[in-house]
Amino acid sequence: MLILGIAGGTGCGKTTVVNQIIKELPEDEIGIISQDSYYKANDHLSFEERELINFDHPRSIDFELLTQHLKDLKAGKSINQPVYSFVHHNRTGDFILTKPRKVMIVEGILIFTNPELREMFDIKIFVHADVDERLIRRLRRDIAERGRDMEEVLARYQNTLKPMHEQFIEPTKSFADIIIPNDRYNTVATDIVRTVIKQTIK
Ligand SMILES: Nc1ncnc2c1ncn2[C@@H]1O[C@H](COP(=O)(O)OP(=O)(O)O)[C@@H](O)[C@H]1O
Ligand SMILES: Nc1ccn([C@@H]2O[C@H](COP(=O)(O)O)[C@@H](O)[C@H]2O)c(=O)n1
Repeated sequence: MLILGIAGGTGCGKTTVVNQIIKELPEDEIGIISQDSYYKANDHLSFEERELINFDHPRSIDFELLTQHLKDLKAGKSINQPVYSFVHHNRTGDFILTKPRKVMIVEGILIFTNPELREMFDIKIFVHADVDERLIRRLRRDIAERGRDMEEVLARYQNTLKPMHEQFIEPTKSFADIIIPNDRYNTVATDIVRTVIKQTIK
């Protein structure tokens, strides 16, 4: 099994890059795990309390479960990947059955901050986009798809997102084997990664 880790700040285009990479690859050879699925369950908190959580700090992620799931997949076992709701700031209680594949891609802002998880990646990719570009994309996406308004996104940006990015996410760029510039759509980079994957699955 080849395991790729794709990290980078919010809005840099991780999900978009993953979708570009897997395009044209056989569906039954590739599996995807999103770090977002592993935000800790917070059933014991009210919605108002959950809204106040710092979701850009590594402690918000259940790395133990994420690492265990990746180990299970490596051992040939299927896993139940939790489904997360950005609207409710909580797990939904549903799961996606994720089968082991020749290539597994794990994507998320904080995946290189955890040493045990980081060690499991055969290839580490960091997607870079400038901070103003990321903020613009995040505003558009979170308002359109994640039930937020401009005030929410900007307050979160100032209070947690920017400081956590500087403290935890940007420094993990140094662990990357490949840095993909993604201020513009970068099909050259995604074609190269796809070529590497094709060699593994042929
Ligand atoms: N290179 C790009 N140019 C313009 N918009 C982009 C680019 N890459 C991604 N986007 C858009 O930016 C938003 C955030 O991208 P997404 O892939 O969800 O980022 P991430 O998973 O890193 O948070 C999405 O609406 C996506 O369509
Ligand atoms: N309930 C939540 C959980 C997370 N976030 C934000 O999501 C960002 C990470 O996801 P990307 O797809 O953008 O990589 C992260 O910056 C958290 O602030 C949230 O807003 N609400």
